[in-house]
Amino acid sequence: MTTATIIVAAGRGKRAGGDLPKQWQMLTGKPVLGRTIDAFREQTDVICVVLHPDDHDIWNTFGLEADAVVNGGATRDESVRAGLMAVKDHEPSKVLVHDAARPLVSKQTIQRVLDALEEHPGAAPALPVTDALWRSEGKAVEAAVSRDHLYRAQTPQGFNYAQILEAHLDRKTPATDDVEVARDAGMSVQIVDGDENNLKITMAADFDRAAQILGENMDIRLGNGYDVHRFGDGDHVVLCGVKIPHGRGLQGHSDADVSMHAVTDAVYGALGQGDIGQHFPPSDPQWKGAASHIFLEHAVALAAEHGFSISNVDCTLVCEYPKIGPHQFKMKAKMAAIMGISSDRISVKATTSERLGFTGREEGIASIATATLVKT
Ligand SMILES: Nc1ccn([C@@H]2O[C@H](COP(=O)(O)OP(=O)(O)OP(=O)(O)O)[C@@H](O)[C@H]2O)c(=O)n1
Ligand SMILES: C[C@](O)(CO)[C@H](O)COP(=O)(O)O
Repeated sequence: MTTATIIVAAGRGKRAGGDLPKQWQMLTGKPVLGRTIDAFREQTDVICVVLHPDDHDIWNTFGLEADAVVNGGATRDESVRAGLMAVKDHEPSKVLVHDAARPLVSKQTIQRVLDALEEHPGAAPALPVTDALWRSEGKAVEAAVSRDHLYRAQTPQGFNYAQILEAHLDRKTPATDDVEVARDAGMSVQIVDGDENNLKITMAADFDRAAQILGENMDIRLGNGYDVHRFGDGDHVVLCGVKIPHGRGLQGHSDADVSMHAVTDAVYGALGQGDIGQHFPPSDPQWKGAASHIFLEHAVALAAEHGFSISNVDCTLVCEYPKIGPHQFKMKAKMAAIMGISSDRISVKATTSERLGFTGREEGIASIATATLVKT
């Protein structure tokens, strides 16, 4: 008995706004769609994600995974139909249809729908309307409307697969959701308890609400890192992975990328997992001259292993020269690529020490960094 889940993610999220459609925007360190997919992993056999044709690059960039990925259509109905067709070869007996825009769906809500499907051809979560309802064409209240027997519909909406496929293929007019399609085709649909937290991200403010809900269970870790490398002979330095021509080089066992080392130690620090020296001992010849991205990649992978994603990194270089400003953009991009986060979550800045101390005397470069890690 195979259960398939179709996650419709082909909308443009116009009401939510932002640089990217809402399903690609970050919600406490993870893209909305990634959270939605993860919510179904344990309770379904097949996950099919329905994407806008323009979104395959961003899907690949985030490295999200599903059993099937298919293009959607201009309306939600069309997208659902594409998903239903795409899972046909898996021969599911039940199918759940879920909005990508509802990333906070709980295991309990999913289970209530699945349990009801044992007895009914259709089942969906909903919440009774509790506020008073009014009708108005403008600002003046024209009539009170009874809230009796009214529900706010949510997803996942679950169905007998063969029946909802037929209902969707026969449908000639638009529908608000799949329950409407099912009902109009004569299928009975059982209401199960919805969940206030299973909100649909629709407007920009819904991101804050969703983040707040996630925040109730959030584990936030802060780490700091500090590193110093002395100048020696050479014609360049490597800072945040960027090679910068300079009259002298930084000395060290590895490539002496002092700022990447500080960031790496900040990540280890947030995890309570020691420092670079512990994971990559300087006494070990295999790390001689090593490119420092190896260390940072290790720290980021360790964070993922512990269930944390990197929320942001702030790194300061202390030096008179080289001047960092002209390279900041490239440095942020390089660090972002290594850490798998967007560059607006990374800050690289610099200060002189007013000619004071070892950095002021241009004997070396120091760097401090802070990293925030989040587990939800
Ligand atoms: N052609 C469409 C339209 C919507 N959806 C999906 O249906 C869900 C619910 O739709 P809605 O919240 O209305 O999303 P958008 O259509 O993206 O939002 P907007 O109307 O603000 O543009 C979303 O996960 C959305 O990606 C879809 O797959 N294909
Ligand atoms: C399916 C749905 O989520 C049920 O609440 C909703 O109808 C889809 O989104 P829209 O905002 O109504 O377009």
